[in-house]
Amino acid sequence: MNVCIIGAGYVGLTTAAVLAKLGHTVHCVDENEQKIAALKRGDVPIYEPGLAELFTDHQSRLFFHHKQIHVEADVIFICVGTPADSKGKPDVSYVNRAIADLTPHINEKQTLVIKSTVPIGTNERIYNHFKNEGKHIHVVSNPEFLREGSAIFDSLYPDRIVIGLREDDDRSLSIMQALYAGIHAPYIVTSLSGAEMIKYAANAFLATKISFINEMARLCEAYGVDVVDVAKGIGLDGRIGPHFLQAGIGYGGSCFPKDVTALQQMAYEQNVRPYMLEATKTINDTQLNWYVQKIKRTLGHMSKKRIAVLGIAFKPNTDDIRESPAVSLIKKLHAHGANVIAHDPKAVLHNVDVKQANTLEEAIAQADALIVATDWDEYKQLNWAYVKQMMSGNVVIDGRNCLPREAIMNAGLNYVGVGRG
Ligand SMILES: NC(=O)C1=CN([C@@H]2O[C@H](COP(=O)(O)OP(=O)(O)OC[C@H]3O[C@@H](n4cnc5c(N)ncnc54)[C@H](O)[C@@H]3O)[C@@H](O)[C@H]2O)C=CC1
Ligand SMILES: O=C(O)[C@H]1O[C@H](OP(=O)(O)OP(=O)(O)OC[C@H]2O[C@@H](n3ccc(=O)[nH]c3=O)[C@H](O)[C@@H]2O)[C@H](O)[C@@H](O)[C@@H]1O
Repeated sequence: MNVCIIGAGYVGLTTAAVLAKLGHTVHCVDENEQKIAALKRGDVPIYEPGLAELFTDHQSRLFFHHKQIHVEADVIFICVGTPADSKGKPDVSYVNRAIADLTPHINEKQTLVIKSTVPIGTNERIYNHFKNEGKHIHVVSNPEFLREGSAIFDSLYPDRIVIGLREDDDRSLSIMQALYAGIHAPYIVTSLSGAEMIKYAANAFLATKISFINEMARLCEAYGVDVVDVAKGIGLDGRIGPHFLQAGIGYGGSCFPKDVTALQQMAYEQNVRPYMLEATKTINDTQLNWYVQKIKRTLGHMSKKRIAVLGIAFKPNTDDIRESPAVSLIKKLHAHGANVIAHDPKAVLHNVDVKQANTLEEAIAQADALIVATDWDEYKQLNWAYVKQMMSGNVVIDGRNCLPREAIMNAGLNYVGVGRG
């Protein structure tokens, strides 16, 4: 099929690469001229494992356009951002602009797929917008569940494909099944609003699991219990499951924080008090400060102490720093007078008056304390005896409960985790 993707960000580019791999011809459109120029040169503007390779392998089927809509497409995807506005509500202005740009060009043979995470009711509103323009457009809600850092894998092997349709729209389901032929996953077919709700509920539930274990970490700390044992002990129960029970300095990224808040705002609008979402957000909003207090207690004072913060990205295997807890931690330590030196294998620190080391050795050398803020594999695999030799101090703070505690202690270093007794 001939596909047009509007919005060449993390989701748009991953979708483009995967659809090209499946044999479709894909035209990516973005309003960011520099991004399109880079893509045309063969440069992929984000770091996502495997993405650049797919772009190279399937370049004959991938095309890039600045603004211009590819009118010939069978299927048009909207993958533009939906960030939070100043009140925490989803800002749908990018979606609205994309729809406005499309309005004169789109025809009734085409299928319009909304992949961006949009507030409940948006897909129906988009359908009605076209109807008011005299066009009965096939609008499909097809929310995305990929994780940054494993986006290609998640898109090729998804747990499910959610398709939201209008009641009378049988045609669009077969189009979507033909588009995704080659990807084996159960289909959940529901209403347009049902699909929108599934997306928010999934993110809210995952965020809630993280806040739950972070609250347990605080309790474990108080009782001298190891939260890693607790996570294992409850996670083996099939009804609970082992995933998303890693305590740490809180969840970040471009989606959990904004989507939990967005769902909360939608609940208030419907006069439904979202007790659970409020708690999830409150725990996350206070987790970093709780942990900084612990760091202060461990180090005594921070003034002029050289602290190596390993990790800038909001999670490993990405260069994305949107809502990154690691960046918030760096800012807080800096504000406490610490002499912070940050490191990340891919992400770059912006607008913070803190040095970023080019190498891990440069970050660790002479550090009074080392804090792991993002669980990159290369931090987990450090040679701790060598780390001990390079550091001035002997404190290793594991803000993600991802490091080998025994090996660190055997190297003569003090290990401080999150809720580890
Ligand atoms: N990043 C992620 O891991 C996931 C994101 N989502 C959702 O997918 C959507 C996109 O997210 P990301 O890819 O992270 O966003 P992003 O910020 O990386 O990319 C959005 C792109 O859209 C472009 N754009 C904005 N308005 C445009 C317009 N009117 N015409 C053409 N281009 C336009 C921007 O220039 C940008 O390149 C959001 O709704 C997000 O909540 C869903 C699942 C995963
Ligand atoms: O809507 C989205 O954008 C996406 O949001 C998340 O994906 P992502 O934000 O890329 O990354 P996650 O792996 O979910 O991690 C999010 C945050 O939670 C933190 N986290 C995750 C797991 C855990 O056990 N503990 C924990 O603190 C991570 O460090 C990170 O800061 C969801 O996992 C995806 O399914 C969804 O599509």
